[in-house]
Amino acid sequence: MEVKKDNIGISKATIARLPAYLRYLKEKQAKGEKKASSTAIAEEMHLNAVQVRKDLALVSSVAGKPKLGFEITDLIEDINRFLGYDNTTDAVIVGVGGLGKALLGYGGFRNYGLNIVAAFDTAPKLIGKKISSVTVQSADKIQEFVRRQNVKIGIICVPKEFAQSVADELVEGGVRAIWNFAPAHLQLSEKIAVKNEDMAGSLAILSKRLEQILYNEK
Ligand SMILES: NC(=O)c1ccc[n+]([C@@H]2O[C@H](COP(=O)([O-])OP(=O)(O)OC[C@H]3O[C@@H](n4cnc5c(N)ncnc54)[C@H](O)[C@@H]3O)[C@@H](O)[C@H]2O)c1
Repeated sequence: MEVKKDNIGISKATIARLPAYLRYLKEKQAKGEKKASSTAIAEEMHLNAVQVRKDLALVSSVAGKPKLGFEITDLIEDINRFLGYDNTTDAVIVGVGGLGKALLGYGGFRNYGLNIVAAFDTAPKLIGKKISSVTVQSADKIQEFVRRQNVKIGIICVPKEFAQSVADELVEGGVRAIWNFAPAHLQLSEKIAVKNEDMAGSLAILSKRLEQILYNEK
């Protein structure tokens, strides 16, 4: 069977599961383990074995052996390469309030190939302040900075009414992917990749499930 190494035919659900496989494999590697089978991965991660086998076959450069499974080191390398983590991408963050500060403070993004190189805000009290090793710059420098540094990812953490103008500014400077945390629908060209994050949506699903569980217990 031909192994697919590009994104064609790979579902968003598979891509979304890959970081979890990576975390699992790195934990096993840290414990000195050398091999992992899709059955064991499925069992320990509480996933469907067929799904795990299919996911790994899509990204792995070598076929896993039925019982022995995959070499952990090879599989980690394949997933890293597939997700582009072996090629760290610079990003800027716009809006350094509660959420922006939290994202800046999370060192783990580096392990996922994201390197936050600059932060911007309009609040005079924040400009010039160092937050998690990044100095906050004035928002009127966004375009010039991303163009000069060739930054391709922008993270939006501003109030929703400013999200569109910030997105336009980023795109004008050459940004091609936007990770948008503001609850705003951004109008952008199809050539710009946008991922909207919505914790309120996840919370709504959680509370609906809770309601159903409690209802069924009555
Ligand atoms: N996706 C989610 O699940 C989720 C969760 C929490 C917050 N949010 C959203 O994230 C955004 C930020 O939330 P927060 O709690 O950090 O808000 P906040 O008010 O604490 O911070 C917003 C920051 O943006 C700055 N800002 C305002 N206009 C700007 C502009 N034009 N350019 C640059 N900076 C600007 C402000 O000075 C402030 O520092 C909001 O839109 C909020 O609704 C989303």
